[in-house]
Amino acid sequence: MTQTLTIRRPDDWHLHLRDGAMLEAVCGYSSHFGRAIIMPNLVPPVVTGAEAVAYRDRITAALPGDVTLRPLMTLYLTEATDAADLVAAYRAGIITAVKLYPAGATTNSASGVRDFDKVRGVLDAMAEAGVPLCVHGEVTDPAVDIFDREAVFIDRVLDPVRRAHPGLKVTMEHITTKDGADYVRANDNIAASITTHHLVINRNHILVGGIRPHYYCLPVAKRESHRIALREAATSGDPRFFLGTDSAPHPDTAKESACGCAGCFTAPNTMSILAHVFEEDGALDRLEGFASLHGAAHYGLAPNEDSLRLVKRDTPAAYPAKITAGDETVTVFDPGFPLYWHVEDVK
Ligand SMILES: NC(=O)N[C@@H](CC(=O)O)C(=O)O
Ligand SMILES: [Zn+2]
Ligand SMILES: [Zn+2]
Repeated sequence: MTQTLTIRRPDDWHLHLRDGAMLEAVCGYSSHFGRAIIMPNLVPPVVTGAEAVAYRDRITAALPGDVTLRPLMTLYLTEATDAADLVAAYRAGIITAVKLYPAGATTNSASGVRDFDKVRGVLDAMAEAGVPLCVHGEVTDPAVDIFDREAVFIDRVLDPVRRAHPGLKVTMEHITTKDGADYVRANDNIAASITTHHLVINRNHILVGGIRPHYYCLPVAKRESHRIALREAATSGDPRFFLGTDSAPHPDTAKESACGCAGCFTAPNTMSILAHVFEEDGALDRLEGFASLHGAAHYGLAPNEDSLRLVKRDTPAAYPAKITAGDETVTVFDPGFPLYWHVEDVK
């Protein structure tokens, strides 16, 4: 028995496409999305409007001819960011948002912000011009346990920054805790993206029966009660929660290492996993809101005009276990269950 679900074409509000051979290898796997907010944490990072234009052009050139994905660019906020350049890039339609990485919090965040007082002027200019701020919400204080870093960030950084700049529109990226979901529900001018993998794994998946580097990402998956809180938020129909896959490809050699880096590569099977998750929670009718409507509304954009069809079949959907990128391989996220929902593009 097949079952069909047709939704407005979804968007990915948090995606890493990288550059060079990795960009070439991965960008086609996001073809089912209409738009994607592209993260700027390249080495060196995308800091100026001109760099965003150049990166956008490299992405457009790398996309296979039949892929219509529209990259929405971001700038990487540093303590030296030029507010005038940033606002001009936003007004010119070059960028959709600005990304705040606390220095040292995650992959390629070394150029991020250490002293939040140094970016007050830029945040004021962003609030004034209506430029959305996307936040990687973790403190880097070595005294704070890694599983507490998101909750502590809310109290120590996010809430004070929002109070100092009440007009600033904020996306709390890839929330991993009930604390994050509750904070978003309790406040205005803030929404949260939720990844596919954080709806599926908890911290046991990373650590029980051996260390599984392909489940390691940042913020790190938390205990089961938090995963359930994220599932509730994502499937609730609340427009403050939307999809940002945080699909973050890394070469297997960098993941399967004595110091494995953070990131899960979910682009190839994200929509199949999400359909499975929403069906499991009796919320298939809310998948469209989460994946296709809420994020666009938060960013002040219209939903996509066209659709995506998901078909549940008796046989699992096929996806590669690994893909090749230049001389390297990249492991695709394994949800740990077969995926009966097939993505059938209706272009
Ligand atoms: N999420 C991750 O674990 N990694 C991301 C960075 C990020 O989004 O924090 C990456 O760039 O690899
Ligand atoms: Zn992040
Ligand atoms: Zn990310």
